[in-house]
Amino acid sequence: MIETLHNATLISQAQPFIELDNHGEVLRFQLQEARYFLGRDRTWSDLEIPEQGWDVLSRRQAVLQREGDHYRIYDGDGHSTSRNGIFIRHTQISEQGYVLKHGTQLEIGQDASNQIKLTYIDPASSPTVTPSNLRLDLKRLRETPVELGREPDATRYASMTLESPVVSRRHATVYATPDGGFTLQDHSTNGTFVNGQRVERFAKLHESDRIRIGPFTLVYQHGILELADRGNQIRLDAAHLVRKVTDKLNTERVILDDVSLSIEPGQLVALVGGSGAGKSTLMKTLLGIEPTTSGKVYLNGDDLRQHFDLYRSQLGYVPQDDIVHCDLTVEEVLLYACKLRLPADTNAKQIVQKTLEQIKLHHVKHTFIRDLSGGQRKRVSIGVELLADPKLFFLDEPTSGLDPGLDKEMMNLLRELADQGRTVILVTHATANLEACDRIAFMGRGGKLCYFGSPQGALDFFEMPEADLKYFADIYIKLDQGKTKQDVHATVQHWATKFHQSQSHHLALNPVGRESSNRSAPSNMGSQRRYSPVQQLRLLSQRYGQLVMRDRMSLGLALLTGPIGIALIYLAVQTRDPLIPVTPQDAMHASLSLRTLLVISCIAIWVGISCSAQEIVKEAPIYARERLVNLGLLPYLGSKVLIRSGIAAVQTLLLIAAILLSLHSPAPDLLPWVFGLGMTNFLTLFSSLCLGLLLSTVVKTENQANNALPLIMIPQLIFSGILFELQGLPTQLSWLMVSRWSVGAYGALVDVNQMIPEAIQIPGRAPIAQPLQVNAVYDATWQNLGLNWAMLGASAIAYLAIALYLQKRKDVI
Ligand SMILES: Nc1ncnc2c1ncn2[C@@H]1O[C@H](COP(=O)(O)OP(=O)(O)OP(=O)(O)O)[C@@H](O)[C@H]1O
Repeated sequence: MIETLHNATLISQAQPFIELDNHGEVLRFQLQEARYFLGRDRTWSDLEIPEQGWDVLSRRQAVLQREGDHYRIYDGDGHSTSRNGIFIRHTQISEQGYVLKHGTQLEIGQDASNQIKLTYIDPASSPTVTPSNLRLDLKRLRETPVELGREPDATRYASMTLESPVVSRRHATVYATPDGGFTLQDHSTNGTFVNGQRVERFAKLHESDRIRIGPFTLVYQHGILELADRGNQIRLDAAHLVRKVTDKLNTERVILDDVSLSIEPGQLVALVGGSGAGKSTLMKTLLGIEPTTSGKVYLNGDDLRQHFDLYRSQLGYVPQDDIVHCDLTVEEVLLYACKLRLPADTNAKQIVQKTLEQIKLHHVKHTFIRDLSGGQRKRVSIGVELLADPKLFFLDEPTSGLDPGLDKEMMNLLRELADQGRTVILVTHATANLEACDRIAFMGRGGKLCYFGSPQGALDFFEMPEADLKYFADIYIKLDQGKTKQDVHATVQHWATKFHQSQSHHLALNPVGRESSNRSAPSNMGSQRRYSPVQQLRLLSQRYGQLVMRDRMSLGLALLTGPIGIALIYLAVQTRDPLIPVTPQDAMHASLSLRTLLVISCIAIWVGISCSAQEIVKEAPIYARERLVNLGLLPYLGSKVLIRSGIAAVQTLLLIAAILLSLHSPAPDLLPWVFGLGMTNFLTLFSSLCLGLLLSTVVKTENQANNALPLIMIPQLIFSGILFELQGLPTQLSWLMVSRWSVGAYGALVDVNQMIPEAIQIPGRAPIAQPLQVNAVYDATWQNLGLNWAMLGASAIAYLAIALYLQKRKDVI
């Protein structure tokens, strides 16, 4: 039975249907039978096409054949292809046909301005039956602005609903302007792009403008705003990728050697090959985060690195390292990721529940990540990426370290994700479950593509004794044959050449991307992503605070080190009261006072640096991933500073209490001792924690951070001006030390100069100098105290500025 409907009418909830959109004239045909013929030839076609205005459609355009739960479409009548062809993402479908899945959109006709769009809708795969094509006649809506978004206010505005987690509820509005045109206003988190360029609040619409909102593309033409592409499918084309690197000996090495391949929407593709063959490099290049020496990657025909911002929200990437915090529960990880990555108006709880079901981890949602198995942890990383419903999903060794059962489960999960319309690309060493993949890319040493095609086809290509996947591992051995490095290279070259000449190569090279034709191609490198810095700061601080509180041992040590240090000073000085003057004056007492103040300063410096030196480096993989999505540098560093400053305030209170209890308090002229002590200790801690954060941006591992601590502490002691008298260059070096300004401030408060007796006068002899001289560094004046405090603050700002700069330099795109 064939049902033909016009425009927005909905049809049976259960049956799949195709929709043909001929410039707004929409036909829908419900599909029930095993086979359908589609064309203008009424004696041949099962589907009734109007006689007028549908000339783009050939007389015998296509055959639809049921295949499992879906239909496969073939171009032409089954013997020869049609005149105008059928295209997916500007690429003609091959003789093998194309499997239609929910949301698949094909184009009939070669002329982009005169095409019929064919969309396949399968209600069983979708919770709601939505019209696949939406168009608004803006000319008729001149009085009312048009709202575009996930949940636009349909009662107030004419609206277009664009259902995707990365679209804001009210994403953009289109207004009529007095000159008869239209202007688009962006209110979104993830941005609206007109012709590939991000809208900075307002953009005037021009004829044929392409508007991109999340995955959706709308076209503005003749006063009509039309949803041209749901973007639910991404095709990837890699064209002649070459990557050369220079090693430590300054010799050039090729790690990707002229790799070309095409991956169709909904395919599950494995990148396989021996260790060091270049799989990860290829994956990162396909993802756009590794540069190429030459060659390009295209997504739906767009140069990926040039249009990275356009696709940023559509890409999911699970790197080898886990991208989750171990001290959070599964649910917390997903909630934070959801709030950080998706628009603020998203119902985070609902999306997290859905994702938990998708990754089948509902039963462990309250479990800490550190208590999960390796496989479950990987699933959480995958879940974090699935929150934004990416259409192109990359996974670097998702099955490494998993037992065979978990390996199979993981591959099944990835297969499911691909079946839902996503393009999934993974690097793997596991060969047991490769039959789940649609394509495998076999890499040989030197980054050469030796095979790209079906897993079964690989066995035939590499001349295995039988077409049995148990021989898969033998391909690795075959590719690695040769006694010397040159022999192995010759072997790899043999297979790469064979592949170039083979049938499969045509498949791999099938159509490579086009340069964007109807859009300007701005470089998006380093372009600003929009986010609410205050909201990110709040979220990141909340998450970081929670993590700090959960690490009770470290927090306890950080809080108690100061008081314990003071108790030890008390033990050492006993009743000598180092902070108050003695009578008669004694230069040795002044020296004791300065040494005590140095130890108090160094406790704060040590605690400040050591508490923060690991805080950035330890979550580098998480940072790198979140930064690629939308993480702001200032909120990120700000959250560390904010939480650590809060802890520094508590540390200061504890230290004040310990000092008041252990040592007799001086009575400074400038301000009460307790305030001066608190301020100086806090500023010392603050400056040191900023120095620690700077260190954390420089080092590559937590171990390096630990090992660097003494190297930072030793100059603080040597150039503090207490242990050695400094002259010339060392004096200037001391200006770079937190200890110099901290001891300076304490010295001014305690008024150390007052404790130093005058030179001993013996009549008839030259005065005998005291072992310790009065020093302007410890002048008990507001001017001097203010200078010391200001320098502590200024060094903190300088450390943070350098840390920001170094972190920014880590950006890959
Ligand atoms: N930035 C770089 N500079 C120099 N050499 C590099 C760089 N990136 C990768 N390589 C080298 O390129 C080769 C391929 O590395 P890649 O990590 O892509 O291999 P792989 O196939 O993923 O290996 P494995 O399976 O062991 O993870 C390796 O020899 C690696 O040392």
